Amino acid sequence: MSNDDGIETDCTMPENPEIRRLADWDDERLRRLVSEYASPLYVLDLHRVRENYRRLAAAFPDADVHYAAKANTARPVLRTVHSEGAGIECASAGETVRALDAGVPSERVQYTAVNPPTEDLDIVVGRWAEGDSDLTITIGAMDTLDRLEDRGYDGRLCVRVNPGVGAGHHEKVATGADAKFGVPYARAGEALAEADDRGFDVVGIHAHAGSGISGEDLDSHRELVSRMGDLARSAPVDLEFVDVGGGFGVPYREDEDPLDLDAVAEATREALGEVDATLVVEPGRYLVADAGVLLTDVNTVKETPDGRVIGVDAGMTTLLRPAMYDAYHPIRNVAPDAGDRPALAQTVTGPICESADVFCTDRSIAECRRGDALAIGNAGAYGYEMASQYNSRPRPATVVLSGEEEAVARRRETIADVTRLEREVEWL
Ligand SMILES: Cc1ncc(COP(=O)(O)O)c(C=O)c1O
Ligand SMILES: N[C@@H](CCCC[NH3+])C(=O)O
Repeated sequence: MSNDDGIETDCTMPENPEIRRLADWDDERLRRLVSEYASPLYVLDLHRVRENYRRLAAAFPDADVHYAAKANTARPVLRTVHSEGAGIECASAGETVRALDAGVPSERVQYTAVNPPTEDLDIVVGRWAEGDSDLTITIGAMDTLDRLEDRGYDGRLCVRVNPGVGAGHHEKVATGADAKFGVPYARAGEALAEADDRGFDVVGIHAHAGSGISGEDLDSHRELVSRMGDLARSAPVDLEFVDVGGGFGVPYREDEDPLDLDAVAEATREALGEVDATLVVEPGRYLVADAGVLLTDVNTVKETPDGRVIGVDAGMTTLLRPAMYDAYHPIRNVAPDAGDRPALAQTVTGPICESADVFCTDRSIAECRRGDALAIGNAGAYGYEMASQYNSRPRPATVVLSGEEEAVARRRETIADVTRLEREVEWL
């Protein structure tokens, strides 16, 4: 079955497990993919994205789901979640353009403006004026209204509120109590009234606590949602939606349990109370994290006084999360005979000239030898998106899968791509 865009919508896999562990991937296929498309390589299973979407949508049957594109902006991902029914939440003009150009209609696109650069407003308002007239702009500061007015924008507007409640897997990803994000809660009613008076089409309120919320963060989530419910009931304008953000966490460690989504959904409904507006949730990571694997070749093995150090060709420029948040990602040796080798304490490091370029330290992994491929799990969210060209390293390719189908969704960069912006400085 396919929808109007010719996108496959029939998900035939009968089971819908809440977790896809790294060990559930087919090692033989991963080995073949990395030898065919070269290393390092992101692999993304669109079928798994669909499963994740369906599980989440089933837990929140009355809610509208807006996929937070920042987790993974690959066009097939945007199309897949849109074909399942998701709107797209965009953090920049670039993401907004990606969503619209992927064929997502403007009424399903929401641009969340955080300290919006001039170019972002020019581009997004430009698209709105040129026909994408049903997109929604979410403001997080009152002076963004002036800047929108200056550009003639009087379209759909949402006000992001700072709920004063933060949560997440690391202090660097808690946004809910960070003054940078949103209009202070106490001034939100005023902000809505002012936006309405000034002629904007005020349609919603928004808040987001942070990213990687676990069961332990449920009280913070409840508090945020309850505040948003109160605000919706006292709002000086009729609202179409109340967006309580995303942030739903996924298990990264092999022994971690999945988030109890039904408990989160129930807490959300209870805390929100009766509101005359649609609940919106805005997940990114939950939909794509375990749909992605990063494959990387072992090129160096050395025994050192500090232990066995393995060098691979992916680094912090390929997957930044371990270096930035000390994030744990499962790692598996997918060599054909890995199961027969001893598990050794090994430190896996990349090729970047930074001592933070480490994927794991003294981790028990089947003995790595030069030429093996390692799979790094849960790499579908904030993996490729946070990749950089530091050390003039080209970014890797992304191959998408769906059942037996596979295709390159993003080609590998070359050194020519990395250097193509250089200009001759004539006076040198
Ligand atoms: C405004 C907003 N919405 C949604 C998300 C999605 O978060 P996650 O990928 O944790 O679901 C984020 C990221 O933290 C965000 O900043
Ligand atoms: N980049 C973060 C999530 C931040 C989400 C954006 N506010 C991570 O990898 O966990």
